[in-house]
Amino acid sequence: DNIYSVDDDEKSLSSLEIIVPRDLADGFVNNKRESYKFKFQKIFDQEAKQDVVFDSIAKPVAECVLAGYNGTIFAYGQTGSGKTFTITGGAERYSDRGIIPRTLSYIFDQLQKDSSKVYTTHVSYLEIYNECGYDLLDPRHEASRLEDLPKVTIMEDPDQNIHLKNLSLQQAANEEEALNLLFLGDTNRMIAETPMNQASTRSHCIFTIHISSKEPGSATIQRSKLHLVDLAGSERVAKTGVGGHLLTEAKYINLSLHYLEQVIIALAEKKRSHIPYRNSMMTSVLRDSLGGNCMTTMIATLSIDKRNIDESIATCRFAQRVALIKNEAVLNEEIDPRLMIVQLKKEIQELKDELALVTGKQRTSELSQEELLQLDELLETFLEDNDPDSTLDVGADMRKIKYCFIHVKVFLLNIDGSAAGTENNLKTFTVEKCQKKCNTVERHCKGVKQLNCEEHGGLIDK
Ligand SMILES: Nc1ncnc2c1ncn2[C@@H]1O[C@H](COP(=O)(O)OP(=O)(O)OP(=O)(O)O)[C@@H](O)[C@H]1O
Repeated sequence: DNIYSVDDDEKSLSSLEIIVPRDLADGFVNNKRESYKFKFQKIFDQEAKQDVVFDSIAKPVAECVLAGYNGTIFAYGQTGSGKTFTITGGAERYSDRGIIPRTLSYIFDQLQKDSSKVYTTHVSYLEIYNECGYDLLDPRHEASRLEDLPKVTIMEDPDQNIHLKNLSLQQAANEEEALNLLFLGDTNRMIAETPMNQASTRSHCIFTIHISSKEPGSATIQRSKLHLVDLAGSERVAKTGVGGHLLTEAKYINLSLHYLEQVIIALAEKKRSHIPYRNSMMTSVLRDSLGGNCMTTMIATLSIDKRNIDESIATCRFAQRVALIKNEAVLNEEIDPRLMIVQLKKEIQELKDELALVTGKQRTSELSQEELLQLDELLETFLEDNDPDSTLDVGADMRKIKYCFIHVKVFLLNIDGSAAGTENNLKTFTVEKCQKKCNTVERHCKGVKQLNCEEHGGLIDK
Protein backbone atom coordinates (compact mmCIF):
# COMPACT_ATOMS: atom_id res chain seq x y z
CA ASP A 1 0.00 0.00 0.00
CA ASN A 2 1.11 3.54 -0.83
CA ILE A 3 4.26 2.22 -2.45
CA TYR A 4 3.10 1.96 -6.00
CA SER A 5 0.18 2.72 -8.25
CA VAL A 6 -0.70 1.40 -11.68
CA ASP A 7 -2.45 3.40 -14.34
CA ASP A 8 -3.60 0.80 -16.80
CA ASP A 9 -5.15 2.68 -19.67
CA GLU A 10 -6.27 0.30 -22.41
CA LYS A 11 -5.67 2.84 -25.17
CA SER A 12 -2.19 4.12 -24.36
CA LEU A 13 0.84 2.69 -22.55
CA SER A 14 0.26 1.63 -18.97
CA SER A 15 2.25 3.44 -16.33
CA LEU A 16 3.63 2.42 -12.99
CA GLU A 17 4.46 4.88 -10.27
CA ILE A 18 6.76 3.81 -7.47
CA ILE A 19 6.48 6.04 -4.44
CA VAL A 20 9.49 6.25 -2.17
CA PRO A 21 8.43 6.36 1.48
CA ARG A 22 9.74 9.41 3.34
CA ASP A 23 11.78 7.43 5.83
CA LEU A 24 13.62 5.71 2.97
CA ALA A 25 14.25 8.74 0.82
CA ASP A 26 17.39 9.76 2.69
CA GLY A 27 20.52 8.43 1.08
CA PHE A 28 18.42 6.90 -1.65
CA VAL A 29 18.97 6.97 -5.42
CA ASN A 30 17.98 10.59 -5.56
CA ASN A 31 16.78 11.86 -2.22
CA LYS A 32 14.96 14.79 -3.79
CA ARG A 33 12.56 12.57 -5.66
CA GLU A 34 9.57 11.08 -4.03
CA SER A 35 8.23 9.07 -6.90
CA TYR A 36 9.38 7.40 -10.07
CA LYS A 37 7.11 6.88 -13.02
CA PHE A 38 7.67 4.31 -15.76
CA LYS A 39 5.67 3.53 -18.85
CA PHE A 40 5.33 0.00 -20.18
CA GLN A 41 3.42 -1.71 -22.92
CA LYS A 42 1.48 -3.64 -20.35
CA ILE A 43 1.54 -3.89 -16.58
CA PHE A 44 0.27 -6.96 -14.77
CA ASP A 45 -0.72 -6.24 -11.21
CA GLN A 46 -0.68 -8.77 -8.39
CA GLU A 47 -3.97 -10.40 -9.29
CA ALA A 48 -2.99 -11.14 -12.89
CA LYS A 49 -3.48 -14.78 -13.86
CA GLN A 50 -1.12 -16.91 -15.91
CA ASP A 51 -3.54 -17.31 -18.84
CA VAL A 52 -3.82 -13.52 -19.20
CA VAL A 53 -0.03 -13.17 -19.11
CA PHE A 54 0.28 -15.90 -21.74
CA ASP A 55 -2.33 -14.34 -24.03
CA SER A 56 -0.81 -10.86 -23.90
CA ILE A 57 2.87 -11.74 -23.92
CA ALA A 58 3.67 -15.19 -25.21
CA LYS A 59 0.94 -15.87 -27.77
CA PRO A 60 1.94 -13.06 -30.17
CA VAL A 61 5.58 -14.18 -30.00
CA ALA A 62 4.61 -17.85 -30.53
CA GLU A 63 2.61 -16.80 -33.60
CA CYS A 64 5.66 -15.06 -35.08
CA VAL A 65 7.78 -18.14 -34.40
CA LEU A 66 5.22 -20.31 -36.19
CA ALA A 67 5.42 -17.91 -39.13
CA GLY A 68 9.21 -18.46 -39.35
CA TYR A 69 10.64 -15.61 -37.24
CA ASN A 70 12.88 -16.00 -34.18
CA GLY A 71 11.42 -15.05 -30.83
CA THR A 72 12.66 -14.54 -27.30
CA ILE A 73 10.86 -13.91 -24.06
CA PHE A 74 13.07 -13.23 -21.09
CA ALA A 75 12.24 -12.52 -17.50
CA TYR A 76 14.41 -10.18 -15.48
CA GLY A 77 14.02 -9.14 -11.88
CA GLN A 78 15.30 -9.61 -8.37
CA THR A 79 15.26 -12.97 -6.59
CA GLY A 80 11.84 -14.07 -5.48
CA SER A 81 10.01 -11.60 -7.71
CA GLY A 82 8.40 -14.34 -9.84
CA LYS A 83 10.62 -14.98 -12.87
CA THR A 84 10.43 -18.76 -12.60
CA PHE A 85 6.75 -18.60 -11.73
CA THR A 86 6.10 -16.58 -14.89
CA ILE A 87 8.31 -18.54 -17.26
CA THR A 88 7.83 -22.11 -15.98
CA GLY A 89 4.91 -21.82 -13.57
CA GLY A 90 3.93 -22.92 -10.11
CA ALA A 91 3.59 -26.58 -9.21
CA GLU A 92 0.49 -26.34 -7.05
CA ARG A 93 -2.31 -25.76 -9.50
CA TYR A 94 -2.78 -26.61 -13.16
CA SER A 95 -3.87 -23.01 -13.74
CA ASP A 96 -0.45 -21.90 -12.47
CA ARG A 97 1.26 -23.30 -15.56
CA GLY A 98 3.65 -20.70 -16.89
CA ILE A 99 4.70 -19.48 -20.30
CA ILE A 100 6.75 -22.56 -21.33
CA PRO A 101 4.04 -25.26 -20.94
CA ARG A 102 1.34 -22.96 -22.33
CA THR A 103 3.48 -22.04 -25.32
CA LEU A 104 4.26 -25.69 -26.02
CA SER A 105 0.58 -26.52 -25.87
CA TYR A 106 -0.32 -23.61 -28.17
CA ILE A 107 2.42 -24.36 -30.70
CA PHE A 108 1.62 -28.08 -31.02
CA ASP A 109 -2.06 -27.27 -31.28
CA GLN A 110 -1.38 -24.91 -34.18
CA LEU A 111 0.98 -27.37 -35.89
CA GLN A 112 -1.63 -30.08 -35.76
CA LYS A 113 -4.18 -27.82 -37.43
CA ASP A 114 -1.87 -26.95 -40.32
CA SER A 115 -1.60 -29.84 -42.77
CA SER A 116 -0.11 -27.71 -45.57
CA LYS A 117 3.42 -28.12 -44.19
CA VAL A 118 5.63 -30.76 -42.66
CA TYR A 119 6.91 -29.60 -39.27
CA THR A 120 9.79 -30.85 -37.15
CA THR A 121 10.15 -29.68 -33.57
CA HIS A 122 13.13 -29.95 -31.24
CA VAL A 123 13.80 -28.55 -27.81
CA SER A 124 16.96 -27.73 -25.91
CA TYR A 125 17.46 -26.59 -22.33
CA LEU A 126 20.62 -24.79 -21.30
CA GLU A 127 21.68 -23.67 -17.87
CA ILE A 128 24.44 -21.11 -17.45
CA TYR A 129 26.04 -21.09 -14.05
CA ASN A 130 29.20 -19.15 -13.24
CA GLU A 131 29.88 -18.63 -16.96
CA CYS A 132 29.70 -22.38 -17.71
CA GLY A 133 26.95 -23.90 -19.79
CA TYR A 134 25.26 -27.22 -18.86
CA ASP A 135 22.90 -29.38 -20.92
CA LEU A 136 19.81 -29.98 -18.81
CA LEU A 137 18.35 -32.46 -21.31
CA ASP A 138 21.11 -35.01 -21.19
CA PRO A 139 19.09 -38.24 -20.91
CA ARG A 140 21.97 -40.46 -19.75
CA HIS A 141 23.19 -38.65 -16.76
CA GLU A 142 22.51 -39.47 -13.18
CA ALA A 143 23.80 -36.23 -11.84
CA SER A 144 23.72 -35.24 -8.28
CA ARG A 145 25.68 -32.12 -9.01
CA LEU A 146 25.46 -29.57 -11.76
CA GLU A 147 29.04 -30.35 -12.68
CA ASP A 148 28.01 -33.91 -13.66
CA LEU A 149 25.96 -32.59 -16.56
CA PRO A 150 27.59 -32.28 -20.00
CA LYS A 151 29.39 -28.97 -20.32
CA VAL A 152 28.26 -26.74 -23.15
CA THR A 153 30.77 -24.49 -24.84
CA ILE A 154 30.41 -21.71 -27.34
CA MET A 155 31.90 -21.84 -30.81
CA GLU A 156 31.79 -19.08 -33.35
CA ASP A 157 31.98 -19.72 -37.08
CA PRO A 158 33.66 -17.35 -39.57
CA ASP A 159 30.30 -15.63 -40.15
CA GLN A 160 30.14 -14.93 -36.42
CA ASN A 161 27.25 -17.30 -35.90
CA ILE A 162 27.18 -18.83 -32.44
CA HIS A 163 27.09 -22.63 -32.10
CA LEU A 164 26.62 -24.40 -28.81
CA LYS A 165 28.80 -27.47 -28.63
CA ASN A 166 27.39 -30.34 -26.53
CA LEU A 167 23.91 -28.88 -26.17
CA SER A 168 21.55 -31.68 -27.18
CA LEU A 169 18.60 -30.99 -29.42
CA GLN A 170 15.86 -33.42 -28.52
CA GLN A 171 13.09 -34.09 -30.99
CA ALA A 172 9.57 -33.66 -29.64
CA ALA A 173 6.82 -34.92 -31.91
CA ASN A 174 3.97 -33.70 -29.73
CA GLU A 175 3.08 -31.69 -26.66
CA GLU A 176 3.47 -34.65 -24.32
CA GLU A 177 7.01 -35.41 -25.47
CA ALA A 178 7.98 -31.75 -25.17
CA LEU A 179 6.51 -31.52 -21.66
CA ASN A 180 8.41 -34.65 -20.65
CA LEU A 181 11.61 -32.98 -21.82
CA LEU A 182 10.76 -29.83 -19.87
CA PHE A 183 10.17 -32.02 -16.84
CA LEU A 184 13.49 -33.81 -17.36
CA GLY A 185 15.28 -30.47 -17.59
CA ASP A 186 13.56 -29.06 -14.52
CA THR A 187 14.36 -32.23 -12.58
CA ASN A 188 18.02 -31.97 -13.55
CA ARG A 189 17.90 -28.33 -12.56
CA MET A 190 16.54 -29.24 -9.15
CA ILE A 191 18.76 -32.25 -8.48
CA ALA A 192 21.81 -30.17 -9.18
CA GLU A 193 20.62 -27.57 -6.75
CA THR A 194 22.28 -27.72 -3.35
CA PRO A 195 22.02 -25.24 -0.49
CA MET A 196 25.24 -23.70 -1.69
CA ASN A 197 24.11 -23.75 -5.26
CA GLN A 198 20.52 -22.70 -5.59
CA ALA A 199 20.48 -23.05 -9.30
CA SER A 200 17.15 -21.38 -9.89
CA THR A 201 18.33 -18.22 -8.21
CA ARG A 202 21.92 -18.24 -9.27
CA SER A 203 21.86 -19.40 -12.84
CA HIS A 204 20.34 -18.42 -16.14
CA CYS A 205 18.14 -20.98 -17.88
CA ILE A 206 17.25 -20.93 -21.55
CA PHE A 207 14.56 -23.28 -22.83
CA THR A 208 14.49 -23.21 -26.62
CA ILE A 209 11.86 -24.54 -29.04
CA HIS A 210 13.26 -25.07 -32.54
CA ILE A 211 10.74 -25.39 -35.37
CA SER A 212 11.50 -26.25 -38.97
CA SER A 213 8.85 -26.44 -41.64
CA LYS A 214 8.66 -27.33 -45.30
CA GLU A 215 5.91 -27.48 -47.86
CA PRO A 216 5.75 -30.92 -49.50
CA GLY A 217 7.86 -30.95 -52.68
CA SER A 218 9.48 -27.60 -51.90
CA ALA A 219 13.22 -27.25 -51.33
CA THR A 220 12.77 -24.26 -49.03
CA ILE A 221 12.94 -24.87 -45.32
CA GLN A 222 11.86 -22.34 -42.72
CA ARG A 223 13.66 -22.50 -39.41
CA SER A 224 12.79 -20.52 -36.34
CA LYS A 225 13.51 -20.73 -32.65
CA LEU A 226 11.90 -19.44 -29.53
CA HIS A 227 14.07 -18.80 -26.48
CA LEU A 228 12.24 -18.72 -23.16
CA VAL A 229 14.71 -17.32 -20.66
CA ASP A 230 14.70 -17.27 -16.90
CA LEU A 231 17.57 -15.02 -15.85
CA ALA A 232 19.35 -15.15 -12.52
CA GLY A 233 18.18 -12.81 -9.77
CA SER A 234 19.38 -9.28 -10.31
CA GLU A 235 20.11 -8.17 -6.73
CA ARG A 236 23.27 -6.42 -5.82
CA VAL A 237 26.17 -8.11 -4.04
CA ALA A 238 26.27 -5.57 -1.21
CA LYS A 239 22.66 -6.31 -0.38
CA THR A 240 22.97 -10.08 -0.40
CA GLY A 241 25.59 -9.83 2.34
CA VAL A 242 27.35 -13.04 1.43
CA GLY A 243 30.96 -14.14 1.37
CA GLY A 244 33.14 -16.97 0.07
CA HIS A 245 31.60 -19.29 -2.50
CA LEU A 246 28.31 -17.41 -2.58
CA LEU A 247 30.14 -14.16 -3.15
CA THR A 248 31.90 -15.68 -6.14
CA GLU A 249 28.53 -16.74 -7.51
CA ALA A 250 27.00 -13.37 -6.85
CA LYS A 251 29.89 -11.72 -8.65
CA TYR A 252 29.43 -13.97 -11.65
CA ILE A 253 25.71 -13.29 -11.74
CA ASN A 254 26.27 -9.63 -11.33
CA LEU A 255 28.98 -9.70 -13.91
CA SER A 256 26.86 -11.46 -16.50
CA LEU A 257 23.87 -9.21 -15.78
CA HIS A 258 26.26 -6.28 -15.87
CA TYR A 259 27.46 -7.41 -19.30
CA LEU A 260 23.85 -7.81 -20.34
CA GLU A 261 23.27 -4.23 -19.27
CA GLN A 262 26.35 -3.08 -21.19
CA VAL A 263 25.08 -4.79 -24.33
CA ILE A 264 21.69 -3.14 -23.84
CA ILE A 265 23.26 0.29 -23.32
CA ALA A 266 25.48 -0.13 -26.37
CA LEU A 267 22.51 -1.20 -28.48
CA ALA A 268 20.42 1.73 -27.34
CA GLU A 269 23.15 4.14 -28.48
CA LYS A 270 22.74 4.19 -32.20
CA LYS A 271 26.27 5.37 -32.92
CA ARG A 272 28.03 2.47 -31.22
CA SER A 273 29.58 0.11 -33.71
CA HIS A 274 30.92 -2.42 -31.21
CA ILE A 275 28.48 -4.33 -29.09
CA PRO A 276 30.25 -6.31 -26.33
CA TYR A 277 28.34 -9.58 -26.79
CA ARG A 278 31.41 -11.73 -26.24
CA ASN A 279 31.95 -10.66 -22.65
CA SER A 280 29.67 -13.32 -21.23
CA MET A 281 28.19 -16.62 -22.27
CA MET A 282 24.65 -15.42 -21.77
CA THR A 283 25.00 -12.37 -24.02
CA SER A 284 26.73 -14.54 -26.63
CA VAL A 285 23.89 -17.06 -26.62
CA LEU A 286 21.24 -14.34 -26.70
CA ARG A 287 23.10 -12.29 -29.27
CA ASP A 288 20.35 -12.58 -31.86
CA SER A 289 17.67 -11.81 -29.31
CA LEU A 290 19.38 -8.58 -28.35
CA GLY A 291 19.63 -6.24 -31.30
CA GLY A 292 19.52 -8.97 -33.91
CA ASN A 293 17.18 -11.08 -35.96
CA CYS A 294 14.52 -11.69 -33.34
CA MET A 295 11.19 -10.58 -31.92
CA THR A 296 12.10 -10.06 -28.29
CA THR A 297 9.86 -9.41 -25.33
CA MET A 298 11.18 -8.62 -21.89
CA ILE A 299 9.18 -9.27 -18.74
CA ALA A 300 10.35 -7.27 -15.74
CA THR A 301 9.26 -8.86 -12.47
CA LEU A 302 8.97 -6.71 -9.39
CA SER A 303 8.47 -7.52 -5.77
CA ILE A 304 7.37 -4.10 -4.63
CA ASP A 305 8.00 -4.06 -0.97
CA LYS A 306 9.50 -1.29 1.12
CA ARG A 307 12.83 -3.12 1.31
CA ASN A 308 12.92 -3.71 -2.42
CA ILE A 309 12.19 -0.23 -3.70
CA ASP A 310 15.69 0.39 -5.01
CA GLU A 311 15.77 -3.02 -6.76
CA SER A 312 12.36 -2.36 -8.27
CA ILE A 313 13.41 1.01 -9.62
CA ALA A 314 16.64 -0.50 -11.01
CA THR A 315 14.62 -3.24 -12.75
CA CYS A 316 12.23 -0.69 -14.30
CA ARG A 317 15.12 1.45 -15.51
CA PHE A 318 16.74 -1.55 -17.08
CA ALA A 319 13.47 -2.48 -18.79
CA GLN A 320 13.12 1.03 -20.19
CA ARG A 321 16.56 0.79 -21.72
CA VAL A 322 15.73 -2.57 -23.24
CA ALA A 323 12.60 -1.03 -24.74
CA LEU A 324 14.76 1.40 -26.72
CA ILE A 325 16.44 -1.38 -28.68
CA LYS A 326 15.24 -1.97 -32.19
CA ASN A 327 15.57 -5.47 -33.53
CA GLU A 328 15.18 -6.48 -37.11
CA ALA A 329 13.47 -9.82 -37.45
CA VAL A 330 13.62 -11.52 -40.81
CA LEU A 331 12.01 -14.68 -42.09
CA ASN A 332 14.50 -17.53 -41.69
CA GLU A 333 14.36 -19.44 -44.95
CA GLU A 334 16.98 -21.70 -46.38
CA ILE A 335 17.23 -24.17 -49.21
CA ASP A 336 17.54 -27.88 -48.50
CA PRO A 337 20.61 -28.80 -50.61
CA ARG A 338 19.45 -32.40 -51.22
CA LEU A 339 16.07 -31.37 -52.56
CA MET A 340 17.63 -28.57 -54.53
CA ILE A 341 19.97 -31.03 -56.29
CA VAL A 342 17.04 -33.29 -57.22
CA GLN A 343 15.10 -30.33 -58.61
CA LEU A 344 18.06 -28.95 -60.53
CA LYS A 345 18.86 -32.38 -62.01
CA LYS A 346 15.30 -32.62 -63.26
CA GLU A 347 15.48 -29.15 -64.73
CA ILE A 348 18.80 -29.90 -66.47
CA GLN A 349 17.31 -33.05 -67.97
CA GLU A 350 14.28 -31.17 -69.28
CA LEU A 351 16.47 -28.48 -70.79
CA LYS A 352 18.72 -31.09 -72.42
CA ASP A 353 15.66 -32.78 -73.91
CA GLU A 354 14.32 -29.55 -75.30
CA LEU A 355 17.70 -28.57 -76.68
CA ALA A 356 18.05 -31.92 -78.42
CA LEU A 357 14.63 -31.58 -79.98
CA VAL A 358 15.20 -28.01 -81.15
CA THR A 359 18.65 -28.64 -82.59
CA GLY A 360 17.54 -31.93 -84.10
CA LYS A 361 20.42 -33.68 -82.41
CA GLN A 362 18.82 -36.69 -80.91
CA ARG A 363 20.61 -38.74 -78.38
CA THR A 364 21.69 -42.11 -79.54
CA SER A 365 22.29 -43.69 -76.19
CA GLU A 366 19.86 -46.35 -75.02
CA LEU A 367 17.26 -45.54 -72.41
CA SER A 368 18.29 -46.88 -69.03
CA GLN A 369 16.37 -49.61 -67.22
CA GLU A 370 15.15 -47.05 -64.75
CA GLU A 371 13.88 -44.76 -67.50
CA LEU A 372 12.13 -47.68 -69.22
CA LEU A 373 10.42 -48.67 -66.00
CA GLN A 374 9.29 -45.09 -65.47
CA LEU A 375 7.91 -44.96 -69.01
CA ASP A 376 6.05 -48.24 -68.52
CA GLU A 377 4.42 -46.86 -65.42
CA LEU A 378 3.43 -43.65 -67.22
CA LEU A 379 2.01 -45.64 -70.13
CA GLU A 380 0.03 -47.92 -67.89
CA THR A 381 -1.50 -45.02 -66.02
CA PHE A 382 -2.30 -43.31 -69.31
CA LEU A 383 -3.91 -46.35 -70.91
CA GLU A 384 -5.97 -47.14 -67.86
CA ASP A 385 -7.30 -43.63 -67.58
CA ASN A 386 -10.87 -43.44 -68.91
CA ASP A 387 -10.70 -39.70 -69.28
CA PRO A 388 -10.47 -38.91 -73.06
CA ASP A 389 -8.62 -35.69 -72.22
CA SER A 390 -5.83 -37.39 -70.34
CA THR A 391 -2.36 -36.83 -71.76
CA LEU A 392 0.90 -38.71 -71.75
CA ASP A 393 3.82 -36.39 -71.04
CA VAL A 394 7.25 -37.94 -71.47
CA GLY A 395 9.15 -34.73 -72.17
CA ALA A 396 10.91 -33.67 -75.34
CA ASP A 397 12.99 -36.80 -75.80
CA MET A 398 12.45 -38.56 -79.14
CA ARG A 399 13.69 -41.86 -77.72
CA LYS A 400 10.94 -41.80 -75.15
CA ILE A 401 8.31 -40.64 -77.60
CA LYS A 402 9.23 -43.47 -79.99
CA TYR A 403 9.21 -45.99 -77.17
CA CYS A 404 5.71 -44.91 -76.21
CA PHE A 405 4.41 -45.12 -79.76
CA ILE A 406 5.78 -48.62 -80.15
CA HIS A 407 4.22 -49.69 -76.92
CA VAL A 408 0.86 -48.18 -77.66
CA LYS A 409 0.94 -50.04 -80.99
CA VAL A 410 1.87 -53.30 -79.31
CA PHE A 411 -0.88 -52.73 -76.84
CA LEU A 412 -3.41 -52.19 -79.59
CA LEU A 413 -2.31 -55.22 -81.57
CA ASN A 414 -2.53 -57.33 -78.48
CA ILE A 415 -6.18 -56.58 -78.13
CA ASP A 416 -7.95 -59.49 -79.64
CA GLY A 417 -10.67 -58.38 -82.06
CA SER A 418 -12.94 -61.12 -80.85
CA ALA A 419 -12.62 -59.80 -77.41
CA ALA A 420 -14.35 -56.60 -78.44
CA GLY A 421 -17.00 -55.73 -76.04
CA THR A 422 -15.48 -57.58 -73.17
CA GLU A 423 -15.40 -55.58 -70.10
CA ASN A 424 -11.65 -55.30 -70.16
CA ASN A 425 -11.25 -53.93 -73.64
CA LEU A 426 -14.24 -51.71 -73.36
CA LYS A 427 -12.42 -49.92 -70.67
CA THR A 428 -10.38 -48.06 -73.20
CA PHE A 429 -11.10 -49.14 -76.73
CA THR A 430 -13.96 -50.09 -78.98
CA VAL A 431 -13.06 -52.57 -81.72
CA GLU A 432 -15.14 -52.56 -84.92
CA LYS A 433 -14.95 -54.16 -88.35
CA CYS A 434 -15.06 -52.49 -91.74
CA GLN A 435 -18.60 -52.67 -93.19
CA LYS A 436 -17.16 -53.77 -96.56
CA LYS A 437 -15.97 -56.91 -94.90
CA CYS A 438 -12.29 -56.41 -95.65
CA ASN A 439 -11.57 -57.62 -92.20
CA THR A 440 -9.89 -54.34 -91.29
CA VAL A 441 -10.25 -53.91 -87.69
CA GLU A 442 -10.22 -50.43 -86.32
CA ARG A 443 -9.72 -49.68 -82.74
CA HIS A 444 -10.55 -46.34 -81.39
CA CYS A 445 -11.04 -44.71 -78.12
CA LYS A 446 -14.49 -44.47 -76.76
CA GLY A 447 -16.17 -41.23 -77.66
CA VAL A 448 -14.31 -40.80 -80.98
CA LYS A 449 -16.48 -40.06 -83.99
CA GLN A 450 -17.25 -42.66 -86.62
CA LEU A 451 -14.15 -43.69 -88.56
CA ASN A 452 -13.48 -44.72 -92.14
CA CYS A 453 -11.59 -47.81 -93.15
CA GLU A 454 -8.44 -46.45 -94.78
CA GLU A 455 -8.41 -49.06 -97.55
CA HIS A 456 -12.06 -49.12 -98.64
CA GLY A 457 -13.38 -45.87 -97.32
CA GLY A 458 -16.11 -47.99 -95.77
CA LEU A 459 -17.71 -46.77 -92.64
CA ILE A 460 -16.70 -48.37 -89.46
CA ASP A 461 -19.49 -48.53 -86.97
CA LYS A 462 -18.92 -47.03 -83.63
N1 LIG B 1 2.16 -14.43 -9.51
C1 LIG B 1 2.38 -15.27 -8.52
N2 LIG B 1 1.37 -15.90 -7.90
C2 LIG B 1 1.61 -16.77 -6.92
N3 LIG B 1 2.82 -17.08 -6.45
C3 LIG B 1 3.87 -16.50 -7.00
C4 LIG B 1 3.71 -15.56 -8.08
N4 LIG B 1 4.92 -15.15 -8.45
C5 LIG B 1 5.80 -15.77 -7.67
N5 LIG B 1 5.18 -16.59 -6.79
C6 LIG B 1 5.81 -17.42 -5.77
O1 LIG B 1 6.87 -16.66 -5.19
C7 LIG B 1 8.02 -17.46 -4.97
C8 LIG B 1 9.21 -16.90 -5.71
O2 LIG B 1 8.95 -16.88 -7.10
P1 LIG B 1 9.98 -17.36 -8.17
O3 LIG B 1 10.73 -18.56 -7.73
O4 LIG B 1 9.25 -17.42 -9.43
O5 LIG B 1 10.96 -16.12 -8.16
P2 LIG B 1 12.23 -15.89 -9.07
O6 LIG B 1 12.22 -14.46 -9.47
O7 LIG B 1 12.32 -16.90 -10.12
O8 LIG B 1 13.38 -16.10 -8.04
P3 LIG B 1 14.87 -16.59 -8.32
O9 LIG B 1 15.62 -15.41 -8.84
O10 LIG B 1 15.32 -17.01 -6.96
O11 LIG B 1 14.82 -17.72 -9.28
C9 LIG B 1 7.66 -18.85 -5.45
O12 LIG B 1 7.28 -19.62 -4.33
C10 LIG B 1 6.47 -18.62 -6.36
O13 LIG B 1 5.62 -19.74 -6.37
